[in-house]
Amino acid sequence: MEIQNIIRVFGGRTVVDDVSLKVMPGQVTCLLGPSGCGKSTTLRVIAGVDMQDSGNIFIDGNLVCDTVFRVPPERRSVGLMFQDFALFPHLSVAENVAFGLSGSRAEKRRRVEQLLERVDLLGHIDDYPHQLSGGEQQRVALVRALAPRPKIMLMDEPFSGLDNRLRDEIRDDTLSVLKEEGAAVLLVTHEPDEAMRMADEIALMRHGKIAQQGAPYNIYNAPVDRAAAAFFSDINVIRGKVKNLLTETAFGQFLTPAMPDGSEVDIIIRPQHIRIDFDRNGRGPNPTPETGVAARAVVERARFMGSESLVEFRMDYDGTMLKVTVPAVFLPRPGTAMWLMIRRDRCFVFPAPGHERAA
Ligand SMILES: Nc1ncnc2c1ncn2[C@@H]1O[C@H](COP(=O)(O)OP(=O)(O)OP(=O)(O)O)[C@@H](O)[C@H]1O
Repeated sequence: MEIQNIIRVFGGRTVVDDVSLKVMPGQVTCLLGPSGCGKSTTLRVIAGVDMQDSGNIFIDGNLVCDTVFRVPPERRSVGLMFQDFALFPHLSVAENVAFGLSGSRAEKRRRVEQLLERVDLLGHIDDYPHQLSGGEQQRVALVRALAPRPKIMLMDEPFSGLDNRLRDEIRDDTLSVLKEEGAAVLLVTHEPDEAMRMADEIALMRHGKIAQQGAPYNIYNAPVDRAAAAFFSDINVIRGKVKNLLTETAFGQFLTPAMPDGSEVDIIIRPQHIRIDFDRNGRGPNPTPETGVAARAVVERARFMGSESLVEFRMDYDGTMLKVTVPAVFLPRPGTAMWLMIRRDRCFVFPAPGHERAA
């Protein structure tokens, strides 16, 4: 499935702003972004329940919609699964799953049984939706959408109505069924964890535009800007001023060659990429090429979070705060002096807000 330069305007406001995207068979692409950024609208346009103001949509190499020509939703070979999955209450599970199927009775029955068996619901084949739990209804909705073997599956926050533990299980199950069926999947979510868990490819959306697209690993490890970095985890921001192509910080100098003298830069580091060392009578560890210079800081607060500890430090250098996570129980007393080192290969350097043009 490919969409090219999709634009959708509501009442003078451009909600989807020149979005292009490709989703390949057998791949899950997550459209990830904060509430209101235009994800659902993009999905609705692809499904054909809404129409773009400009741009083209292709499925399997064929144009299904531009601003003149339009294939109706039911002929786009698209399966839909939305948060309010709305099974037909007056139809049995078997009838729900068979709803969009064509072919002989026996063929339909075979497909229905095969899918229900795949999601462990064959025993509920003659039940009605109200007799099923939320998770079971969700699985019926999934196989109902997949039954006619759509080329594209469009899923809008399909797991958000489920409680946490059930959600993880259903996500994993759904993912393996989707992979077996081989459809191209576009899944909308506002949860970074869900995207990291499900996606082969993430398209990060913001203010109607795709801010960045790539494999989860790349998006996480090479964010395009500060907001993209901050979307996936807490971040620390170390601000500095460029002088002679270098920026001086508590952790030593950083090369910032793309930035003009006098402009401000933000050096971003995630809390798990800061190392902690002990104070040795006022001295810290020696500098290394990997971490640069260590900087002294004082513990302000320490909390155990379950799988890790979060320690907040106040830097001697300039009084700013840094957050550090440690994958263990580590609860130093407030006021304890320690030394911090940052993994330089995990730092991202961006122009500070207001200094973007200078870069
Ligand atoms: N039919 C419509 N008429 C007018 N405005 C609309 C319409 N549909 C959506 N919008 C507006 O477009 C913006 C984007 O909505 P959309 O549902 O695409 O966002 P989203 O990223 O999916 O958010 P969420 O995760 O909250 O669903 C919102 O501000 C919404 O109010």
